[in-house]
Amino acid sequence: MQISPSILSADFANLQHELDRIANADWAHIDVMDAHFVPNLTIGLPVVERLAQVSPIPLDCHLMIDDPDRWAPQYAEAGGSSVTFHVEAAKDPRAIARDLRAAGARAGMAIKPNTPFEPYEDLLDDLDMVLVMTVEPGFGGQTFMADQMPKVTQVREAVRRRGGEVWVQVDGGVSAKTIEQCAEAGADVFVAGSAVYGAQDAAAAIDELRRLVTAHGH
Ligand SMILES: O=C(CO)[C@@H](O)[C@H](O)COP(=O)(O)O
Repeated sequence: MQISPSILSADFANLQHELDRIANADWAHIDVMDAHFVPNLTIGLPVVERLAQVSPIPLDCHLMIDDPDRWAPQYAEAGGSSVTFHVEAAKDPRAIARDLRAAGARAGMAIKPNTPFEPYEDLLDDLDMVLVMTVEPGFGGQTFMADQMPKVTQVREAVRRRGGEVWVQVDGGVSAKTIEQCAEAGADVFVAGSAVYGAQDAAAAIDELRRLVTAHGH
């Protein structure tokens, strides 16, 4: 299991310091938003490139942007060790996934709460991770959507059937209250923004999330 704190809840004036606060996490989840695919605007390539140089842990870039066919491989080249695009915005998701791997990144595909997984199951062969959104993408601090748990299980079962090594990530409203049900449903990578950065001690919050999952044998 892996923890990936979302910097959307971090202090954007002190990002290097904010990355150092989560050095005991597995990944730093970088929310890239373009004010088109989602109604919010965050950071782009030049900032990601610099964060990759100073981060103590690898970057897990979540692209909430239009035209990932054009942009996603550039986030891999900028230093994203994992790059996740939204299938709703993609023209050719398989080509994006292959381009990401060719650029040296893990290839992730995200699905919004109202997007079904079945039509995309065949893409698993070219993917390293599926991100099941547990809020509508765009903002931190939203309420966890427990009704997405069957989709998490559906993805996990499809991965098992195919015998692959694809990770299943959840993002949105993940906290000490909700992380166990995510693990129970089959998630193994947990994004948490406000639950980590909203805590006085971010490293302790990460340890607690990890403990909750491992204590239950996941
Ligand atoms: O991608 C997103 C929101 O679009 C997430 O990464 C959030 O930033 C998670 O924040 P919390 O719900 O954990 O506060």
